[in-house]
Amino acid sequence: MSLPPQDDSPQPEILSLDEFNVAIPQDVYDHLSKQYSTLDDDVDGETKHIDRILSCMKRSPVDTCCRVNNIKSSVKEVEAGLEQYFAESQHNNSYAIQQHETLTDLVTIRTTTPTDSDAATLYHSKVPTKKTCNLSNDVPSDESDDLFPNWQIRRKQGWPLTHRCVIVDRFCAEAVLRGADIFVKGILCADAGIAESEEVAVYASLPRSNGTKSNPITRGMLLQNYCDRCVFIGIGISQCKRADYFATSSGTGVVMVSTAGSPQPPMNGVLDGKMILQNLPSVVVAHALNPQPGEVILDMCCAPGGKTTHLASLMNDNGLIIACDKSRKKMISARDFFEANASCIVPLALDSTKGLLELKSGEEWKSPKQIIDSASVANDGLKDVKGFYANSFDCILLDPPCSALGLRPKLQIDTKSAKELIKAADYQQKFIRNAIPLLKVGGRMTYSTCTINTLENEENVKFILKEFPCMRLESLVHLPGLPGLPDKGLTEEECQMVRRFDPTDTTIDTMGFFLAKFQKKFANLS
Ligand SMILES: C[S@@+](CC[C@H](N)C(=O)[O-])C[C@H]1O[C@@H](n2cnc3c(N)ncnc32)[C@H](O)[C@@H]1O
Repeated sequence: MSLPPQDDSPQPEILSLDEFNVAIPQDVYDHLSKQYSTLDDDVDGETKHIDRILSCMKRSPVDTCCRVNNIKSSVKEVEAGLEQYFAESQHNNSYAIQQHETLTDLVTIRTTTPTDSDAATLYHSKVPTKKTCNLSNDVPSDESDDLFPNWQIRRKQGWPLTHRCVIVDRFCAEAVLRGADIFVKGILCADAGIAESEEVAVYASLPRSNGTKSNPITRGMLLQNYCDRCVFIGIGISQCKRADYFATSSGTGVVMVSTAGSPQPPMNGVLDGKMILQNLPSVVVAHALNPQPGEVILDMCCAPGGKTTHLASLMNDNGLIIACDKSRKKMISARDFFEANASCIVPLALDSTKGLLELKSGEEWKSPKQIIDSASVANDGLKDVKGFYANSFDCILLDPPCSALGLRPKLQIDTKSAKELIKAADYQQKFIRNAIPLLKVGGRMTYSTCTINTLENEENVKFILKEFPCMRLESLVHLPGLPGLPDKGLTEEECQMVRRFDPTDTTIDTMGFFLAKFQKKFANLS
């Protein structure tokens, strides 16, 4: 039996999702706060727009979005498949399944019985916090006495007496908030004695809010030794006994029955091939590019490949899509995903900041198809291609790496400093400089990011229009989304043409995202 902690020993900080605020470095906060100051206004007691964005970040958007693969299925078939899946599933929730009004290949699922999140919130409200517990009067029931002989210590720390607890890492927790169950490799520590089929309370482990370092977490350690910050994310049923969580690295450890935040249906592997889970703004991108059958398209940063397969679906799998990513490993798994969904996609491991080939004197210009057809094949099966010549593509989809500050749910911000936000925008300009020469005259290009940092969004659109007079902005006003932010270098008219998605938007509850579309009007770049 472990000794009770001394009074000055570090104590865990245990929070509900409502109480929890996503931690953000001060200079990143100041940088974003300034960018969004034109939207500051008193809404629900919060005056700063950035604070409203941060409070939305920790929750999933309310709808789960399924984009139908027209090559293998239809909206009707997917809707029927989803109805059947939910009718047969063990989960007690009901769901509203609906085709999106504008994005006709998108089907949304909304949980209509918010019992899950209610149950999770109610549960947490019954867990005594250190502030509310009164050790002398607060005697546990016989049942919890059996569960926890050392219940005073446990209660003092703020852990529940009704359930044994499991603590998962932040990535696992974010997946759980999106509807996933818990794989054993996401479990960091747990109470002693958890049995198979036992109901457990699940918490996400996060760094302490005051930045102090606590004891390092060793996987498999006992809950009583945990002293970081943790957030309650739901209730689940353990699929094995405690020891098995840490004895293997694969398999499901806990199946969730109620999750804090917006309840999401578990969708792993559902209607594979017929539909693909994507966030709503990601679905808008391919619609904005509007690829036509027979066109030659370059997706410069494609992995894991959701937007690439959407392009193939909109083209009825007819044409050529060259899908690149710098990461070979990602491309190998993207290739399998592409093969399962379409046949017009050629996967390449390529650095897209360097993919523009110079035509040397006496050398003959080759089309992308000629380059692909004559390329050798590496041992891993990917074609060996260094790049393409200028004026090669009808369309380019540019979805470069970004600061990802729009992803939801997000329990932790990985951006360490405002400098990183500036660097991200500079790196994106390298992709832009390579992309524009590759586009044919008359060709279209979309530029998108999943961040709320305006340097990577409106200000990079301004960069394109200023540095490349051959590029004209095309209006996306017919598609869902908000206009661009004012005072970020775009005219009022240009703001109306781009699409910005804001996590605080009450009409479209979705991730932070940005999208612009251009057409190349003449060959001369400057
Ligand atoms: C935002 S993600 C792309 C998501 C993808 N478009 C989709 O919808 O599934 C950015 C990708 O850029 C890739 N990347 C980073 N640097 C790159 C480079 N120099 N060339 C090509 N890809 C790069 C990353 O590996 C990452 O997969």
